[in-house]
Amino acid sequence: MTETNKHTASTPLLQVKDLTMRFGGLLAVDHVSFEVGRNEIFAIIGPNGAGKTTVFNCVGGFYRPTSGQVHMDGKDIAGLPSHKVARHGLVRTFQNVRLFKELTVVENLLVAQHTQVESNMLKGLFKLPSYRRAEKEALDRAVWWLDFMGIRAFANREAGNLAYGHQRRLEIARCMITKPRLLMLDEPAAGLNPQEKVELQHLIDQLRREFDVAVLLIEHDMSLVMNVSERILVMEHGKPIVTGTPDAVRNDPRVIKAYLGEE
Ligand SMILES: Nc1ncnc2c1ncn2[C@@H]1O[C@H](COP(=O)(O)OP(=O)(O)OP(=O)(O)O)[C@@H](O)[C@H]1O
Repeated sequence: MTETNKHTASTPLLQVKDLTMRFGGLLAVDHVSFEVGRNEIFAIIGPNGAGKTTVFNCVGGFYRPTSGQVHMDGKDIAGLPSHKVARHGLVRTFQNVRLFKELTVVENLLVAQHTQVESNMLKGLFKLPSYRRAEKEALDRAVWWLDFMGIRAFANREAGNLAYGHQRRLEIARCMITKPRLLMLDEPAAGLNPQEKVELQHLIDQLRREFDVAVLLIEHDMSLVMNVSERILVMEHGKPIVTGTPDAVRNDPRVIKAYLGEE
């Protein structure tokens, strides 16, 4: 990892401050604060039930936080619905892959661009040149991403019939095709074989290098997290216990006790 990859601009891309989420009597997230720099790979780890997914859901617009601030590029996005959050350049994958399984692989990438392609009804109805051009560009982009992900051969297959590892790659392509500035990956290595995990690690690093995207990652696979992340936030029982580099986190007694000590 080169120095130029690290925190290049002074304002963080994502700022989360005192984020708190309560479900009835349960404090699932308790005053969590962290920042993700532009082009940084940042991971959140912690034992089951630590509150990682709830943080993701609050940041990504799936839950309205009980309190706290979420700023993307200086703009307050706390409580905005996910489609509005996406307009700020923040998109996510899910713990259990969520694709349109009955649509083809390429159709999944066309749907993802729907909000960006000129979708004016009349232009579409009369197939005006600008509409056709936008459609063609969307298809070219979809094919480009299928090539990039090594799944072009399956373009016309139903997404639900793809091998699991390929579904994961398609889900990431579906995010990337919207040109995000922050890609949130929720347990991307879950269900992958060892070879696919190594490929995923290279993919995450490549996305960051080539597309100027920051990555916020939740992952249980320690090898992946330690190899790919620049900084890691460790949570336990809804609380942040330490934030630091992989080496600092690996050697922190609180982390060993809370998390690594479990293994
Ligand atoms: N919608 C909800 N309603 C009520 N409780 C919830 C809800 N979502 C999460 N919780 C609770 O909040 C706590 C944190 O859950 P969360 O899923 O965020 O943890 P996690 O760190 O992502 O766990 P895992 O690693 O198992 O995915 C848990 O006790 C969970 O049962």
